Amino acid sequence: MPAAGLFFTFEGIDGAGKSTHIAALADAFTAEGRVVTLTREPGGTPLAEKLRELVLNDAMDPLSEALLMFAARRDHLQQVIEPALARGEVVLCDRFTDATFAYQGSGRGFDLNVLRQLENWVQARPDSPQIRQPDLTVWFDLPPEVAAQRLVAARMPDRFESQPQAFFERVASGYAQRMQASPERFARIASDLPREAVWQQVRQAFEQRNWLPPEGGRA
Ligand SMILES: Nc1ncnc2c1ncn2[C@@H]1O[C@H](COP(=O)(O)OP(=O)(O)O)[C@@H](O)[C@H]1O
Ligand SMILES: Cc1cn([C@H]2C[C@H](O)[C@@H](COP(=O)(O)OP(=O)(O)O)O2)c(=O)[nH]c1=O
Repeated sequence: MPAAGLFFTFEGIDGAGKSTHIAALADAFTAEGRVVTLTREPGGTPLAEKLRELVLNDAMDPLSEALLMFAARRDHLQQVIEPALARGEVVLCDRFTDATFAYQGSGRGFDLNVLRQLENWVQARPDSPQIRQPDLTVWFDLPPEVAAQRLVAARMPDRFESQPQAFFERVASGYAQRMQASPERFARIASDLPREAVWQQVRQAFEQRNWLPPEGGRA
């Protein structure tokens, strides 16, 4: 029987360390013989990448911002994520809907009920009464002041990364709320630690759920 598709998302405030560990996880699944689709939001398709450019660089009101995030997501789900899952692949997605709740909802203060409605529409599936949700969401939880220090050294800020620390405090609390609402879907990673210690937590989250074998445990 072909392997079932698996959908994993990675979340956290900007600079929390997602990119650093997604690549290592892709290698770990590839080593297990799985085909990995590595993708990101907003983006992941030609249309969604165009929307990403707009939403990361042009000023707009919070509803426009939320609608563009979900428009990009709809295209990404239909063109990339659902087909890859149907082929039995492992989809690793840098950010997904929890980011919209955290950034547009808690960060910008946009109505969470509207976001829930959009989530239900955009993630609806023709073959299931349940909406598409990640099998696991890895949340890199890092104090905003530490993330800011890491980013100063790393790269030029975009529209979100140039927000004040109070914005990221709200975003972080938005992630905490999403985890509280669906604890079984989340693995919280204490990210204010050296890279190797963060990686061990990430790896264990997948080993505990039998998606990866114990490291070094294979003949
Ligand atoms: N555990 C860590 N300790 C110190 N610096 C880190 C750690 N993890 C990542 N970094 C650095 O912090 C910056 C942001 O990491 P990155 O993986 O790009 O975050 P994100 O993708 O969540 O925005 C990068 O310069 C990265 O090298
Ligand atoms: C997916 C998503 C991202 N964002 C924001 C968070 C990030 O600041 C930005 C881009 O995310 P990201 O790809 O993580 O940026 P980078 O590669 O520079 O780390 O978009 C939202 O505000 N809402 C969303 O729904």
